[in-house]
Amino acid sequence: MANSWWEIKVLCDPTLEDAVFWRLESFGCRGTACQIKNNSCLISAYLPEEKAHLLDLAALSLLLRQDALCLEIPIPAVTWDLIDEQDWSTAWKQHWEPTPIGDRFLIYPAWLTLPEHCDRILLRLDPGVAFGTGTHATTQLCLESLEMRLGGEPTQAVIADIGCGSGILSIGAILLGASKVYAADNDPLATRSTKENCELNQIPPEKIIIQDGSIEQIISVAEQPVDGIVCNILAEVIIDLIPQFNAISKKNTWAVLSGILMDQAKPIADTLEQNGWVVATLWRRQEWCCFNIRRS
Ligand SMILES: C[S@@+](CC[C@H](N)C(=O)[O-])C[C@H]1O[C@@H](n2cnc3c(N)ncnc32)[C@H](O)[C@@H]1O
Repeated sequence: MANSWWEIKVLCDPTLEDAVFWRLESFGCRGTACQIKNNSCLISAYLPEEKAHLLDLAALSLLLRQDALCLEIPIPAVTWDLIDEQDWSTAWKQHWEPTPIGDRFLIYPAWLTLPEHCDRILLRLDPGVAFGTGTHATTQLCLESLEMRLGGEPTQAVIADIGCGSGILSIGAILLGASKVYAADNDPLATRSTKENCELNQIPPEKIIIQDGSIEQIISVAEQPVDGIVCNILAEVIIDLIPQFNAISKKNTWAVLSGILMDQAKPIADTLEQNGWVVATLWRRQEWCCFNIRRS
């Protein structure tokens, strides 16, 4: 079958949801979606066929079983199937519905008809294979932090979005009033998705400058230090990026760091301190935390 994808389904106790998302993301899955059904959670995730063999899938299933045993909750049912690319895109789209986030946003799937009236900011998305539908706690924490930092009125604020994925945070920042965003991702499929979603939200290209790569690319193209940084990647990656934040920052730059599990918070806090950053607030959702930081 040309362009086949694994469709992995995990039916689990809701308390295992975060661990399952984490495992699936580390496994390389894209387009993860979750439905609550009769007090259980059905998580569907998709992965290109060539990225995993049957044995890898069996190992994933074992890890999920161990996670459940450690938490003393029922063992999840894990199934997988090969589907073709077209089925993949329709399959996961069926699970994804408009998602309100924070006080302001409604994340709105690109293929649905727009509502006639809405008192929220509509952020339209077709993430394709990129991460960032707004259903994950780490993205939600970032958008809520952006709501707190950017009041919703046009400002001169310039933001860097490192690991932009679908572009959800970059677009959210512009819709909240930022004047410009530098967005970078080291996955070319993600930068393509960011570009498409900017067009979908009618954001002019000069407002979101999209770069293939990481913070180095932002350092080389930014005309001035930024006012804010958002970075929702895994803790291991963020630790390596922190020493470079100063190269795009000024005295009062703030940053929002997410994608960090609670038990990874201490090494992140230590690295921030060593590099001259102060933790203003630490927000928590499920097992995830989000650092709101500023220069000391
Ligand atoms: C968890 S997703 C976040 C997507 C989106 N910003 C959100 O909040 O939903 C992390 C993204 O970071 C990208 N990434 C991973 N390591 C990176 C690095 N060192 N530099 C830039 N992007 C990176 C991945 O390709 C992925 O698109």
